[in-house]
Amino acid sequence: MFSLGEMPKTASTFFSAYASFAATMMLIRSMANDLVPPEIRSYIYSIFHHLFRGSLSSSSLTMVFEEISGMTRNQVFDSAEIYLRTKISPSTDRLMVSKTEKQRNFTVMFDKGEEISDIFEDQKLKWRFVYEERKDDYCREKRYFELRFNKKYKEKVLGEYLPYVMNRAEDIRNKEKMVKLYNRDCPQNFEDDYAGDNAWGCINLEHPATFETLAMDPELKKMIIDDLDRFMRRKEYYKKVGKAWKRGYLLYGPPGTGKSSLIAAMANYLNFDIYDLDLKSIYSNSDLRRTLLSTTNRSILVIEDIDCNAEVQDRQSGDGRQQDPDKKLTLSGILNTFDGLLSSTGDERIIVFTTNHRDRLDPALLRPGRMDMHINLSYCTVQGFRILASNYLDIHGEHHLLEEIEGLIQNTDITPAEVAEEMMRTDDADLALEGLVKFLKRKNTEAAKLATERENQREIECEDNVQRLKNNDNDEKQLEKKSKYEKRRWTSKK
Ligand SMILES: Nc1ncnc2c1ncn2[C@@H]1O[C@H](COP(=O)(O)OP(=O)(O)OP(=O)(O)O)[C@@H](O)[C@H]1O
Ligand SMILES: [Mg+2]
Repeated sequence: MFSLGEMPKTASTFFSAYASFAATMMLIRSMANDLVPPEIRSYIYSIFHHLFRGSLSSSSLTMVFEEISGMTRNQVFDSAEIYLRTKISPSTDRLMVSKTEKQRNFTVMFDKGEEISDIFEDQKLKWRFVYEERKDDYCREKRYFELRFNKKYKEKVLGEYLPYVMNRAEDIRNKEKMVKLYNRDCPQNFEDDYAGDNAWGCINLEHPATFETLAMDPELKKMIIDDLDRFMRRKEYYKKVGKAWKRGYLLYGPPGTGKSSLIAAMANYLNFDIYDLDLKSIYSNSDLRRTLLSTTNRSILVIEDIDCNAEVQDRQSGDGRQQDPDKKLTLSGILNTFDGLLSSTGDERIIVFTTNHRDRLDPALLRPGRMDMHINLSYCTVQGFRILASNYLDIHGEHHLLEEIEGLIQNTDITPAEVAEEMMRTDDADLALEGLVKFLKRKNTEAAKLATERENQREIECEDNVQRLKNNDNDEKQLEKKSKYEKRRWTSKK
């Protein structure tokens, strides 16, 4: 046996050292199996293991990444665990497989003791996953990774390789992540960080909408996707020009035209969580500030039906009530808070406002530069209908009713939601399309009837006005007559 400092110089010393190491290990194992308790056995084994390995390859350095560092999880351990999943090779003998309720896919991990090789810029590195059972009261297990490599690459490993591992893990995490929908009405999820009074509850976003399934003008769809892609690419650009890395979208259009579906499609596309903020649950700008502070990066903050919140409507046309400015929730307050918050803490943030009535909004929101993109979700178009027909009925451009339907759709205000509902009524595509034709015709007739009624109403109102003017005229003449009569009486009395 030799100590850590005494390194064997020749091949014969090396082989004799290795032979004595192997023999000692075998001896310990065979003798100790029955006599020594397992904890002590594993302790002795690890001492010998380190002693001999250290002496045989002193040119290598081993870094250890324990699962828990102090009181918190060690980010390097977590990242290594994810990153090393991509290194599973056909030579791997044992794998651990798990899946929690919230995970979309299986987690596949190396079993304890398995060694994994990696190459980074021509340098070989070896990872080993170690799992030690403990019998003390505080911690029942200790899990860590060992990373072994040539000593001279220590700086490179710390400065380049480990950051690379962490970035790769972050990418994988984002790809695998289940998109979450946060809402202040949801019961709080205690697995997430506690965020005080403003804690958001969350559920997994099960909304299936994607850009493929969205029925909207293909050019507009492409424009939105390109805009999102550009936004995601521009981290450095935003930093350079000193702007918060965020993007704002205003979605407007009648109910059922796909505003909420578009938000879900954006979240699914970017793998961003959604924070659905109901303004009615916020009482002041300071309340809003606290709530926004508890949202995370890589998320979409959604404020639906912005026009329905009294304070957020046109501030010029208010009822004159005097309010404490800090207590009043204003649109500019929302935008300023969001911008201010992001310039200090936020990254990769999207804010989306939706409204059914763009004309009712505060001009402050519509001013250029406030929201980056205004997106009009309109009634169903022919192209939109084709996408729905393909999604819902598997019809791809060939059906005897398509021409008739497309003609009707061009002249009818029908929402994609209404079209979708008709298509879902039956599994039989022919019946569904026949139903849609009837529905479109009925809508057309109703619209025509409504137009006639409105026209009649307008005529009646016109006639009423004419009559009122005539009556006013008569009233004035009567008054004039009366005053003349009074005047005459007065002069004759005199
Ligand atoms: N453009 C669309 N493409 C595909 N499906 C759509 C579209 N618009 C609506 N739908 C269907 O109609 C349902 C309701 O649409 P959605 O909730 O997105 O409308 P909305 O514009 O947000 O309405 P509201 O103004 O009432 O909030 C969706 O779940 C979806 O099934
Ligand atoms: Mg909606």
